[in-house]
Amino acid sequence: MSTVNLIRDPRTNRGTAEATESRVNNKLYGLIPTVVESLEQQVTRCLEQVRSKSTDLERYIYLSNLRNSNVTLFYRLLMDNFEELVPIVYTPTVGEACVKFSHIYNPANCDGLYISIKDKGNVAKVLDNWPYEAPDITVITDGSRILGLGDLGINGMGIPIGKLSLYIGAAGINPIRTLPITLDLGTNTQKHLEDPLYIGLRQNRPEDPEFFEFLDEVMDALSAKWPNLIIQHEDFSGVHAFALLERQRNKYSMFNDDVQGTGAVILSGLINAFRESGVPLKDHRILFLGAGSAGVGVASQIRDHFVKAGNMSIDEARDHFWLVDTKGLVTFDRGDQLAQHKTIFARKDNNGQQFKDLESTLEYVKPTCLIGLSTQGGVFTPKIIGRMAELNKKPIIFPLSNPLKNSECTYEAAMQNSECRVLFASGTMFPPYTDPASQKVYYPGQGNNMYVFPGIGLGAILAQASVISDDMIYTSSVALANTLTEEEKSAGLLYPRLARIREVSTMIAAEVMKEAVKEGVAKNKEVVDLVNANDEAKLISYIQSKQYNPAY
Ligand SMILES: NC(=O)C1=CN([C@@H]2O[C@H](COP(=O)(O)OP(=O)(O)OC[C@H]3O[C@@H](n4cnc5c(N)ncnc54)[C@H](OP(=O)(O)O)[C@@H]3O)[C@@H](O)[C@H]2O)C=CC1
Ligand SMILES: CC(=O)C(=O)O
Ligand SMILES: [Mg+2]
Repeated sequence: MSTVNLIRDPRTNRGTAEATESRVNNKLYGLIPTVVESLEQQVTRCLEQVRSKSTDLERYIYLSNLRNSNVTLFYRLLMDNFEELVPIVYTPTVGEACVKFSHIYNPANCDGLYISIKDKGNVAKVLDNWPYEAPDITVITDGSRILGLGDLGINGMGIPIGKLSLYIGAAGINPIRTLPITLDLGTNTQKHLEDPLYIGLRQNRPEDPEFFEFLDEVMDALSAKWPNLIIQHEDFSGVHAFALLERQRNKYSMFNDDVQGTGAVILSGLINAFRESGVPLKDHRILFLGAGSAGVGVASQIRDHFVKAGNMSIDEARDHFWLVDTKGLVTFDRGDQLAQHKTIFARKDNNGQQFKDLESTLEYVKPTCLIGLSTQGGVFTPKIIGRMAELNKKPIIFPLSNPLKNSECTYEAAMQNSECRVLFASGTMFPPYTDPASQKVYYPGQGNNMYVFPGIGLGAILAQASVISDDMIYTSSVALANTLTEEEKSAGLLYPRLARIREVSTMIAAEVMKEAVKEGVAKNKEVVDLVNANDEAKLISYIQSKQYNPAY
């Protein structure tokens, strides 16, 4: 085979950093400009090129192509400029990239696996085509609920790629051992079916029995081929997300990021917000707009915290939650057939009263905390925010829907309508707010599962966890809350600064590993011994020794 593949393969390509001797020995001499550059020089040039683009989508396309031509350079660039580039490779820009994925798709790139429903019965053979090392982790979607953008079909592939970029950048998982997968089951979105450039199957999604059979085959094939693989489900439609979790969580090493990762990250921010609010746990009243996979996932995680940290029974804990969906407050007697996951928090103490919208429910509940996971941009109106500020000294308002245009309110609106008293986190980062009266600058929190899933995945990989238990997820949440430094607390932050994400993910991974060992689900004997030795510093250095650092 020609050695030119050394520069064609993104995993080995060093481009202008290839040493002269190696150029001569590998017949690359003359194929690269004369200069021999360092990785840092290459990063400087690429950063200049990224910044010179006029739109974020162009930046996304540029970075995608860079990742597909030189993995080391892409990850060095990302890690050295994490805060600047995360909004490009992840939310909000990844949302726009998914919507337009078929149009911006570079047919020369080979970014992951596409497994179609037409491969039913032959999924194992498709997996055999994956040409690289055994992956440690896969992020898998069927594109049916991408962020708050609906059913995008195969265009959802931007999400597994984006999430895995964060696994690599934030937690230090080796890029060669990651696998993005999109299951192409068709789409029910007519616009994509009619789009001449759409790159997926032009058919509607199958009925549930076929869907579940296919998903079982995919999961069986993945774990048969790669027994230690950690599997993250992402952006499946709400009902399927819960059903798959229920069906598969005790059989495979898997978790659902939207249900469990989001639950963990929001609980973590709330642990800090509850402390800042000065209101004791037992007096919190939490109102959700959105009762889907994320809403119910987050409510369940907070409920479990009330049980563990607030000494409540599960029924007492559940009484602290009210969920609103498109039909209003979720109650048992409102007259519709509730999806299984909604029954967990459906109210029965409403004395026959029904509340059709957020405003009337807010008056009924008088919450201390308002959480948006509804996909509906702007529904936390100035009036709603103002009312939260009348009811609470420090109202907690988390508009968590993604991408930015779906956020239930902006940081600016939350600050302006609460006399800057709001405790705030959003799913996609907003800019800081300067109070015109005092000129004081305030910083918003970002309540996004990207703070926890890299650490959960890393911990599960290193422990070789056979399953990912509820307490491994819970522990990631408490660990994240505990990473806040005194400086961050005094700056009013609810989440650590993004610049510390590697350190934070390492600390989360350590706690996840300890929990896996405690529960007897860690298959890695070395990790079991290490955890049992009870030496925190050694455990942290072990994790660090396994982390990927992009260098030639
Ligand atoms: N910040 C983060 O880390 C995360 C954010 N998210 C975001 O959360 C959002 C929801 O995700 P997910 O729960 O998985 O989606 P689902 O589709 O499962 O749920 C959406 C929920 O919102 C409700 N809803 C929709 N429109 C309205 C409306 N006008 N009024 C009241 N309720 C409404 C739906 O009601 P009904 O059930 O009646 O249809 C449903 O209960 C997305 O935007 C996603 O990006 C998700 C995961 C992580
Ligand atoms: C962040 C995320 O997972 C979502 O919005 O779906
Ligand atoms: Mg998601």
